[in-house]
Amino acid sequence: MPAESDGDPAARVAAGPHPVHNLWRLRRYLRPYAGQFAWLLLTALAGTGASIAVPLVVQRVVDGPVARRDPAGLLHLGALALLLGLAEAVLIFVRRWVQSSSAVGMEAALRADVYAHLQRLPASFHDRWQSGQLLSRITTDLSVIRRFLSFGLLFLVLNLLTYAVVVVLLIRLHPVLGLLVAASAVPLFLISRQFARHYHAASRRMQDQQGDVATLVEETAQGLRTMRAYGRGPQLAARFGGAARALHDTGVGKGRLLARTSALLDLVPNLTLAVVLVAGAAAVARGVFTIGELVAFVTLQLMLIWPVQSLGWIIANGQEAATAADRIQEVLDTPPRIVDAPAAVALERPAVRGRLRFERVSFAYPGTAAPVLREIDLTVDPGETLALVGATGCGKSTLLSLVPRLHDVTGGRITLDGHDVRELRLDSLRRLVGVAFEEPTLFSMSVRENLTLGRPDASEEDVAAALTLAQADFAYDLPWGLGTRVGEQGLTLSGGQRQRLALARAVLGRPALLVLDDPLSALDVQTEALVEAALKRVLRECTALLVVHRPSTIALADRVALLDGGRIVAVGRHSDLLASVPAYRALLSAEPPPSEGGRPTPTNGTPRPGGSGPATGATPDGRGLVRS
Ligand SMILES: Nc1ncnc2c1ncn2[C@@H]1O[C@H](COP(=O)(O)OP(=O)(O)OP(=O)(O)O)[C@@H](O)[C@H]1O
Repeated sequence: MPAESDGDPAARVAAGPHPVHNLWRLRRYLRPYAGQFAWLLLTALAGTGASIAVPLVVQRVVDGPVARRDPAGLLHLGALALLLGLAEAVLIFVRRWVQSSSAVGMEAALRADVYAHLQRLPASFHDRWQSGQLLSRITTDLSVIRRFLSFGLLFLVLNLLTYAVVVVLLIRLHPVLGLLVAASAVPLFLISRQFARHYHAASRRMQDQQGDVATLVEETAQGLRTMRAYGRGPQLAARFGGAARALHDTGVGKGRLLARTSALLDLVPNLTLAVVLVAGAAAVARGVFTIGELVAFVTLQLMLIWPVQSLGWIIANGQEAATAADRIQEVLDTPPRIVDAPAAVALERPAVRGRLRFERVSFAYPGTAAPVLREIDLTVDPGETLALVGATGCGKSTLLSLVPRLHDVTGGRITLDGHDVRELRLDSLRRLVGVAFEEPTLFSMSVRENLTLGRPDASEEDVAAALTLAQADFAYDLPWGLGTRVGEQGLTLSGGQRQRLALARAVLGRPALLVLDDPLSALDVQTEALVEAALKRVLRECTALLVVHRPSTIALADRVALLDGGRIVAVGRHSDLLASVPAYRALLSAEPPPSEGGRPTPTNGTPRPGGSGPATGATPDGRGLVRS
């Protein structure tokens, strides 16, 4: 079970103590628009008041000028009805005008906050959440909330008020029939409550399924080439079809539930109306009710049809908004675990020497029992380049990711010039550490923007120097030079080109510490030699930790550390390790792995059994027995 602190999407956190609890928590986003919402309510109430007044004017017309055949009186009351109609139209216009700006503003503020929060959440959160689920939250869910706050909530308040005012007027016109209409609220309430309960569950299911579908679409778009190459189109289409069908079925189920409820909600006021017509006509016949009063009563009662009919839609909208708020809060409630410590300090580049130490560092991914790294002791001296080698999946990339605090160590500490990296300000740490990952991600922006991602203040000269260093001058020859947009994930560039741009990004601004995950893996032999030569120059000026797979790249390093079973089992010069550590030799050549006796064991300073020669194991200070 994944760690709760990572906001596990699979757990799909239940709503708060009440279904609308999370929706209520979003009220602070309405605060800046309190004035506008007050106007909204005021104009809506005034508009409703004007429309309620019309039947009362009609009553006066029927019982007055019409009964007395008085054209002058008819003119006055007609003009009044016209004025009321005009006022209602103006008020509706004002309400819609105010409504659009406030709701859209609130949605934009909430979206900005969710996005900013996503940026602060640790890598472990993003490892676990499907991007489609995040996408659907930040688009569909926010729109649902906006629709409810701008329409649903307003009409709910308005309709309830209209219902109450009209019922009071009806009771005043005819107490018995008025109370009958009031009593019809009971079945309406029961139907609505039942509907809300079922609709909430269906909404949650549908919104999650929308996220699943978005994830599948995104995965397919990203992996289109692989999918085609393996001829997996039909299988993926079937998988997508299954998810889309589930979404369709839930949608149909929701639609049917709404249809059933709407029919019931429609039935109640119409039945009441039938009773009122019969009983009202009888009362007029008995002379206890005037025709004008009956017309006014029926017209007022007809005004209740729409509020009742729309109740189903409003409840559905409210439930969807409550579900959307639950899903948004699942993200917002996940604490950003990697943040600045209260007394975090910033280090300036010129003052940093670049001594990197791993002191008994252990790390386990959230929700996993076995640690990937165990008690790592390793020191990289200022200006030194240390290559990290080890079998695939042994934890090299994980170790690297701990340096810029993409993950935090779960045991021990990492220091830079003696400062625990957790006590450094994150922005300072990430300016000091240049990073290039195995998968060189480029964003849908210009080459220049991609390069200056972490250093927006970099000058043209800095950019040019970084490009030359990374042998990435080809960027100037792109159709619009550095202004060329490199498409989603830089798909328009080759793997080697992307890797060189990622390398240029890492070395831009000459960081104190370079952390490179197999930086030359996608390069052809010739380019590799050029980049290697350039890298050599960069590496002279900073401390570097490189994950290396190919023996040729190891030449860049002063020392090499061998990672095995989550521990550093040997540290030393390449030639010495090659001579004395069979596991190292086996790893770099196609040699079969060493036998049990020759297998390096965790050392913690103890020379590895079977090892001979100088470079046989990491000393407690992690510096190895051999120094160049
Ligand atoms: N986000 C994650 N959550 C859980 N386990 C993970 C995660 N990322 C990596 N692992 C596991 O941690 C171990 C080390 O992975 P890592 O990517 O650090 O290995 P590596 O040595 O860099 O591999 P390679 O040489 O293939 O790049 C692997 O067993 C991997 O399955």
